[in-house]
Amino acid sequence: MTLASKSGGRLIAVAGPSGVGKDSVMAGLNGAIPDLHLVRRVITRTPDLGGEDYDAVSVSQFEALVEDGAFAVHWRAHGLYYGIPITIKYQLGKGTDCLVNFSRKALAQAAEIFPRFVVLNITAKPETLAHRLAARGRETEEEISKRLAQADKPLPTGLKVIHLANDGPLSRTIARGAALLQPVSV
Ligand SMILES: Nc1ncnc2c1ncn2[C@@H]1O[C@H](COP(=O)(O)OP(=O)(O)O)[C@@H](O)[C@H]1O
Ligand SMILES: O=P(O)(O)OC[C@H]1O[C@H](OP(=O)(O)OP(=O)(O)O)[C@H](O)[C@@H]1O
Repeated sequence: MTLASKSGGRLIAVAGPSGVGKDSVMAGLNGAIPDLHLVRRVITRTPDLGGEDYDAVSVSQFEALVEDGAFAVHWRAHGLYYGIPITIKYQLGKGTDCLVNFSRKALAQAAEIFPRFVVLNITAKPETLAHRLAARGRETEEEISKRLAQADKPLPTGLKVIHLANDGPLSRTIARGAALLQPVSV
């Protein structure tokens, strides 16, 4: 048994404002770091809108999953429901590091649930966010405005946080992110 499997894997919660590049950085880190598990979220979003790979469900299906205890953590944002499958605990128990796109408002709750919890806080300038959300084309202009209005939501205090700027080329951010996450420091 390795040291990692004795103490369990890290839950690496990727946080930051809409358009900052959370999904893009996660996909890159998944390619750059061997054995990292990219967590697939359950979302009440229309299927196949691009970006992350997610399980699309209806609100009533989501509520039934909550009732069944299918989620380790869940939250509501942008008029949608998001759930992190309870099976993540199996991955962590095996000693596998798990990378998951998180809400800033769910971080404090998750820190109490997961023993090896670290936040990967992605940042970028406000003008970068606006440009990227428009270019992504997944949301309407009204939805984009609402997301931008929440851009400077603070992180809770007292958490282990790794800060990663994503204003420059994505490849550079991924290389820096991979270096910051390895060797294991939490
Ligand atoms: N470093 C970068 N340089 C240029 N475009 C980027 C960069 N990072 C992400 N993007 C683009 O910005 C948009 C938003 O990225 P995304 O990963 O969906 O962000 P988030 O998940 O934080 O909302 C996407 O179209 C993505 O391709
Ligand atoms: O509380 P906040 O930190 O503001 O986060 C709210 C939600 O925004 C993101 O979702 P999603 O990936 O659907 O949106 P995004 O790609 O525009 O960030 C994030 O994963 C949360 O689910």
